[in-house]
Formats: sequence, structure tokens, C-alpha cells
Amino acid sequence: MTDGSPQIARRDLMRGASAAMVTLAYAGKAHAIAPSAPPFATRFAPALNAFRELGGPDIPGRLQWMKAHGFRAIEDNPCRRRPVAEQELIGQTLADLGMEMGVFVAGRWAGEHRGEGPDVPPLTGGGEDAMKAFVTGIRESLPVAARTGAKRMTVFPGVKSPQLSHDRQMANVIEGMKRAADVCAAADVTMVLEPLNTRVAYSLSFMTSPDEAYAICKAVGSPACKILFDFWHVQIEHGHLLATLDSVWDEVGYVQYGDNPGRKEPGTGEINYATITRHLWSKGYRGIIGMEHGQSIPGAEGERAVIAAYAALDDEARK
Ligand SMILES: O=C(O)C(=O)CO
Repeated sequence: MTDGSPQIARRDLMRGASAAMVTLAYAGKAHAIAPSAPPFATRFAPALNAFRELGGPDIPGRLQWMKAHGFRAIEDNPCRRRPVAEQELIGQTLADLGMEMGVFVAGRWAGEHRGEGPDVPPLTGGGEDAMKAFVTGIRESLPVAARTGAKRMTVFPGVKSPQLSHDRQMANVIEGMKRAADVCAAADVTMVLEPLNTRVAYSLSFMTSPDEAYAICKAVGSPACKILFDFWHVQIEHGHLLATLDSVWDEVGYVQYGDNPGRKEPGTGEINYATITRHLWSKGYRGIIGMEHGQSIPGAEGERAVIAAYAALDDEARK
């Protein structure tokens, strides 16, 4: 399948471009870098903290480097914890470069699902204090979205409340999400609910399957409440990736990649990201694909390997 874009394999272009690009990136102030790699057709989004070796330590320089290497979006899980001035710098630089912000983590941090606090009543347990704490976390995240230009925020319903049945916890989560969705809809921001795996990462998570996220989104019934389908989490907890994706597709608002085992770049594990990327493309998905993983090789060499992996996927997508 093609979209009318030039059919020169991106890998070939990258090979010629990369040495010159690195020099320019380090030389660089804003707009000093001539784009020499065509944009990826697929809207892959590295973490803002990725490519620190090749892209350099400062945020605007690194974003320029990412743009010059074909990336049109980023994501930044810890954005909420950054100083306000840094959030504004990110938003301004993205706007100047014509790039997009994917997601950041809103409300409570994922570490909570590993037992790393904070000590607040869980949404799953219900009650007014829990509802208010949850909605406050979401409300307080909206200015971060405004500063960075994010239209989506990653949201977790939080930890299990083992004293209650699963159904009762679901009812509590749905009520909390309805309240939060009203607040988000008014700000034109979408919560994307991410099912987390309990086997490798987050043993205390309540919402672990795309089906649960789907049930919540259907019950909430708001464009401000959708699913974040992270293939790494789903592979570990559930598997059957393409059929599972298709079965919840009408509620999916965002997707993320990462191979398994190890949560490194595509091609380093058991997940067939070539097939997945083609599948997403053929379904008409042109949204952001978050690159939520580490590198299989450390340092600059590993960063080049990550780009090569995505260049190969981008070529695959349109076949
Ligand atoms: O923290 C994680 O593991 C996530 O997937 C957040 O998106």
C-alpha cells in the first residue's frame, strides 16, 4: 500500500544523512539544522528524554535533532514533574518546529502500582474523598497539557481495592472517570486509559486488560475518555495482539510500542511490529505512535539502532 509519498526506502536516505546531521545537531541553536531526512510517514514519537547522545542535552536542541531525523511528535511521561518554565519551553519549541506533543502521565504516577505511594484513597475503593483526589489530580494536569500543547494525557484508574469485588471497583472507576471526563472535555483534552501489566511491571494495577478499559470508556461515553493501547503491556498480560486491538478499536485513542521481553526497540523481541505497523496503517491509523521503551544497545550506537528500527517499520507500513 502507498500514500503517494516518494518510494525511496527511508533507510537508504538515512544512511547518507546521519553523519552530517549529528555534527549539525551539536552545532546547534534553534533552526540551525537543515532537515535532511524526510519526515516519517508514520507519526512515531520518541520520549523527550531519548536520543540524548546524538540529540544533545538541551531540550530545544534535542527536539530540533528529532525533527531533523524525521520525527513529528514526542511524548514525555514525566512532564508533569518538570518546572513550569520547562513545560512552556517544550510547548513553544514544539510549536516552532511544527511538532506535536503525544502524551504525558496525568494524575497519579505509575509507580503507585508498584507500591510507591502516594498515600491517598484509591479510586477503586470509591467514596467522595477518593473521587475528589482523583479528579483533582486530573484537573491539576490540564495546565501541563495547555503549556505543552498535549491533546491527550495518560491516565491510570489506580491500584486495586481487594476488599471490594471487581464489579464494585469498576463502578467506582467509572464514576470517577465520568467526573474527570467532564473536566477534560471542557478543556478539549482526552484521557487515554492505559491497562498495565501485573506480571512484569505493576502488580497492584486494577485495570490490566483492554477489555476493562473498553468497558470503562463505553460506560463513560465521552470523547474525553479513550484507551491507550500499549502493545508491550498487552502482550505480557493478554497476547493475541491484533485481534485484541481490533476488538476495542473504536475506543482506542493512542498506541505505544516496545518489544518484549526487555521493553526495548522493535525488532529486539517477540512482537512482530512490522505486521502491527502495517495493520495500523491499513486500518487508517495516522495518529501518534509512542516509542515507550529503552535501547537494546547503550549510547549513540544504540540510538542509531533505534532510528534504524523505526526507519524499517516506516518503510513496512506503506507496503
Ligand atoms: O509507566 C509505564 O510503564 C507506562 O506504560 C506509562 O505509559
